[in-house]
Amino acid sequence: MSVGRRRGMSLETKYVELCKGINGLDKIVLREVRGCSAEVYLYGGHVTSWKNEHGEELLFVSSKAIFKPPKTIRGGIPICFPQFSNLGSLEPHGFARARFWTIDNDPPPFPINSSNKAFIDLILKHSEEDVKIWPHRYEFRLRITLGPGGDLMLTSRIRNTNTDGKSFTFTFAYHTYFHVTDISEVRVEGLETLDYLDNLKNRERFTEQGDAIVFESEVDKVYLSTPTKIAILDHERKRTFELRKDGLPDAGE
Ligand SMILES: O=P(O)(O)OC[C@H]1O[C@@H](O)[C@H](O)[C@@H](O)[C@@H]1O
Repeated sequence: MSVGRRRGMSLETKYVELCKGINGLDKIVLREVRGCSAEVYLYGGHVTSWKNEHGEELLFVSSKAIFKPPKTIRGGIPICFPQFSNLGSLEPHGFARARFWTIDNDPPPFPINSSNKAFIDLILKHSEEDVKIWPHRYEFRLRITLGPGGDLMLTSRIRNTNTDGKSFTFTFAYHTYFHVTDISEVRVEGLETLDYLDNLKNRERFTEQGDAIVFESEVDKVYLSTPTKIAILDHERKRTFELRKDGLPDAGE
């Protein structure tokens, strides 16, 4: 499970380590040579920490987060599947974030990127209990990669394993909580002029006017058909998150 390698004169880096986290829950720590890291709980397939090379935390996890199944972890990157929000009859954001994922030791091949050494493959499969509330069989493979430069990449591959060949539909999201210092000093670029659904107004549809998004009061919106690149600028921290995506149409604030 753990991989240690020597690179030139640098100290040995354990790129992938399986250990125990809060309340004895299984946790995987990903590390890269320059000092950045990420932590993933098998419970929920949930990324709970992502640190840059200075050891600064880039994700928010509530101090009140309870790492006690079946409670979901509040913060980090919850995986919402097979339902986002309350867009269906399941519990909000679906059940995947409240299930124990396992390590996938034999994932189907990915395009080779030999510079990535800090990654873990997880899998979640239907359980007969879950089939009673969502009548489909599936394999959800999640690869979490910490790139050599500290980028965090999540790749999801969902396969229908229904034996009768029946198709299914689902909604899905990475419900990422970014760590920012002062929300009134934060600006989001890339969503201006887009249509959004306002959760504070019964999901009514509006169009964003002109400028980058700023936060002066509570905001709870889903932006539709977002571009592949969005930037979150934290002026106080002088830090910018660059979000890139492929294959997910919408984004939430
Ligand atoms: O279940 P969690 O992680 O607390 O997330 C809840 C939030 O999920 C968001 O998708 C909703 O738009 C918010 O209204 C809600 O507060």
